[in-house]
Amino acid sequence: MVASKIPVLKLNNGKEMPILGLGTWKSKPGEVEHAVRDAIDLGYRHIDGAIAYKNEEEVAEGIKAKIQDGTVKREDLFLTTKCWNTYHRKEMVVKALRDSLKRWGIDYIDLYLIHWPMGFKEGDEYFPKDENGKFLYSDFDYLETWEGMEECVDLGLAKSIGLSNFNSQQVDRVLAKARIKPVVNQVECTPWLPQNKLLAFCKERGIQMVAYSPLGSPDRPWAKPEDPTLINDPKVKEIASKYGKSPAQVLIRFQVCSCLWLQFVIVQRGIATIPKSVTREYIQENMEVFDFELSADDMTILDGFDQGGKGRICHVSWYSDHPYFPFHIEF
Ligand SMILES: NC(=O)C1=CN([C@@H]2O[C@H](COP(=O)(O)OP(=O)(O)OC[C@H]3O[C@@H](n4cnc5c(N)ncnc54)[C@H](OP(=O)(O)O)[C@@H]3O)[C@@H](O)[C@H]2O)C=CC1
Ligand SMILES: CC(=O)C(C)=O
Repeated sequence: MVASKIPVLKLNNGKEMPILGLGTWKSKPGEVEHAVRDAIDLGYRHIDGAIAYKNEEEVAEGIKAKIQDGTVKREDLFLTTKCWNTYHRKEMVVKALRDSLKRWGIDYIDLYLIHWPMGFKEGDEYFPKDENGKFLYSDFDYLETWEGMEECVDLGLAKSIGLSNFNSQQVDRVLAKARIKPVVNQVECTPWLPQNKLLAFCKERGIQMVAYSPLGSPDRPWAKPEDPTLINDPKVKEIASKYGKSPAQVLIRFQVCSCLWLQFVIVQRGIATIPKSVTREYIQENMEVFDFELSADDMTILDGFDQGGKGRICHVSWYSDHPYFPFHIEF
């Protein structure tokens, strides 16, 4: 087995999670199997998937190939999937994971997340709408969904459970009720939206933050040609060239290992992150971030990128009338 050079983080339940993983949203079925194989060959052990990405079978093909050829064993891998918004009823949470595990061809997932706090109308349609194009919601409270998540652990279907896209008040509501504590909150995080307050809040509660869209999600479906792109930002490019690194490597390093002032002390961000790529060269480049250090001056420049909520790319404002929409408050 090839040993991985990617550091691991200890979660609040004692389990370990590699700080860097491969994202798979928008990775097309024809491409993602190869991407997963390449990633595992290169040393990735953490793969971030979701039921809603509709490519779990193909992700699983890549994993199976690497287990079959002896590169890794199942237990070397840290696999994540996410309970979609149409499965928020307690019983559906367990059923959705069982169905997902069948698609992955495995008997447990390492990390199961509630994808969003908002529940959608149950049914086969992942984005249900009425005849006027209005999104159809369910009124299941995510606290009920959390009970289903806990049952997944009880049943041995999930080793760890966590949240995604939860704001601080929603995290605290779950914590007040939880029998099993969430290990992570997976949220968008970039220099444009560095999430410093949510990071401090999660650190205080022993919840690991995971940064999604760390490169600014240039291939997001709603990107407009005139939108600025983080990896093409001249300041990011200038910093990268100083270190002989790429803009993507600077943005990833910013998450996993850079310092910031939090409540008057300097701390390591130490945020796990899951850049997506289907390009072998990028997949390799994105893991070569543990051999350089961003200087305090360069961190000051990157700190200047903070736009608060305006910097959010995955704003999903089309659901902003949902009672559990998470982005109406500062963090
Ligand atoms: N919990 C949630 O609600 C969400 C979770 N996520 C998770 O986070 C992952 C990452 O976020 P995502 O939004 O996909 O976007 P990213 O910020 O990871 O950007 C992905 C894009 O960047 C390109 N890219 C990757 N590496 C490089 C590089 N070294 N140089 C130049 N371009 C590069 C990719 O190209 P290419 O693929 O063509 O190689 C792709 O177009 C998702 O895939 C998903 O797993 C994302 C959004 C929401
Ligand atoms: C990519 C993703 O996970 C979304 C938009 O929910």
